[in-house]
Amino acid sequence: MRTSLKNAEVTVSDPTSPPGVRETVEAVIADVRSLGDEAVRAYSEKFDNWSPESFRLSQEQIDAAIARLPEQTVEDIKTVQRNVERFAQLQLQSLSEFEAEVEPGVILGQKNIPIDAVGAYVPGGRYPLLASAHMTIVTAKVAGVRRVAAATPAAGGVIPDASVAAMHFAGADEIYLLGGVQAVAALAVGTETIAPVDFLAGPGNAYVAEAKRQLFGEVGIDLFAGPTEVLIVADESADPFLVAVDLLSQAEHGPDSPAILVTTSKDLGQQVLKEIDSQLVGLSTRAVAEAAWRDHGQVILVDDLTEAYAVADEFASEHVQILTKNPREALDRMVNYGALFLGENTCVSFGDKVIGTNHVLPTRHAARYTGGLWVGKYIKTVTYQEVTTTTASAELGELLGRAARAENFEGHARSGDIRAARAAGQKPAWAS
Ligand SMILES: NC(=O)c1ccc[n+]([C@@H]2O[C@H](COP(=O)([O-])OP(=O)(O)OC[C@H]3O[C@@H](n4cnc5c(N)ncnc54)[C@H](O)[C@@H]3O)[C@@H](O)[C@H]2O)c1
Ligand SMILES: N[C@H](CO)Cc1c[nH]c[nH+]1
Ligand SMILES: [Zn+2]
Repeated sequence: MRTSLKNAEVTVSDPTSPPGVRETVEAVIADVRSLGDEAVRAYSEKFDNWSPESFRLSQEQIDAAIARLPEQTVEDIKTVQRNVERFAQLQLQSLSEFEAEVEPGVILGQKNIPIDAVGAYVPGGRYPLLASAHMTIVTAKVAGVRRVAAATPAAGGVIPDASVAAMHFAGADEIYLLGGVQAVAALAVGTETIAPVDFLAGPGNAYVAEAKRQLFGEVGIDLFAGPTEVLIVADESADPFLVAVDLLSQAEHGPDSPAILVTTSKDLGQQVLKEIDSQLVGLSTRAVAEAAWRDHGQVILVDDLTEAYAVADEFASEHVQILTKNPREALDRMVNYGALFLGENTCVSFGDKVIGTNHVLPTRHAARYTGGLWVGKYIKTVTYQEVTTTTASAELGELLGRAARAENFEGHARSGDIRAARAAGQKPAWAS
């Protein structure tokens, strides 16, 4: 039986955007579609107070941004990008192509073709999320994407040097200092100065996520990667101090970020509540984390770990951290999560920033039907067929004639009839 030690009013299961987001996004996309660069500039001024001569950075501007960074930052960006690249390369190896002769004379095959042009969004409203550049751009390049146009906001009119460097070193072909709906809309529909892409990738706030949702169909999107979520499953062996630190690590993303503890131990739950209160005091991002914890934080007490895994699966949280005596057990017991973090030696922030797995992950229940961004999202798995003998063609033709007529598809049936008749050196009855 589950009970609550702390229950917020709004939970992660709320599938709708905050009020007004949908309408705002619709209006911005419509204006970018009809007015192009003029609308992009007007909305950039309105939402970001940013209206440079050109939104696209020149090579000189990129070099200047890199030069302003400490050497260690540049080194760290390169190290993390190698980690992301290594993992993406491993994923690439799991994508197989094949060709098989399934019947004599019938050859079927599967090929993997990279998407041609991708728009990579790197968030930057609250924090310059340069790590998202590694995740979206490095992975696209490992997949073989030819053109990556990357965008990030210049929040408060400040050029985010580290994000620019990360986008550049990740291999972006074009870098735009542009944020929010106007950025993803411009990339998707194209403007006088920005060529349209085929696919949008990257995380973002509720506006960015909603914009991708509305543009889906016109372009492909990676997944619904909105405001960050964390859920921790813990038993009595967990350290309350560490649990509190890890919950707050994600709550600081934004006031709409849920942080949930599911535990079998009432004592642990109560200690975590106290720890969070005391740790919030010294946190520089306190205002945001406190609001997130107040409005979206939960501590749920369950009878045993079986129930804990079931509750966690119901939430289908973006990140699930397992702090129990036997964390690996969750690999067999859980099915709905964006990424799983096993044991106290790891943490969600490793995945966010350094370890090499992708941090662009499903939110708001999307983990029920998708995993996170990976090399395969940038690749179209297509099929082909070749029938190399007239005998095989005739057999399939006869089968097609019957199968299509069962559905009243006379035109389709005739394509089959013709193949069957050709093999016998004849014309179909309907052709004479
Ligand atoms: N799910 C994931 O994989 C994942 C990964 C990283 C980050 N995130 C999330 O990304 C988000 C980043 O958010 P952010 O806000 O810091 O940066 P952001 O870049 O996503 O959004 C900033 C932009 O939002 C637009 N905007 C802000 N207020 C607006 C309004 N009232 N109307 C219209 N547009 C408006 C502005 O144009 C601004 O440039 C966080 O919620 C974080 O949790 C998710
Ligand atoms: N927690 C985010 C994924 O939802 C990723 C991130 C990047 N930087 C900090 N955090
Ligand atoms: Zn994070």
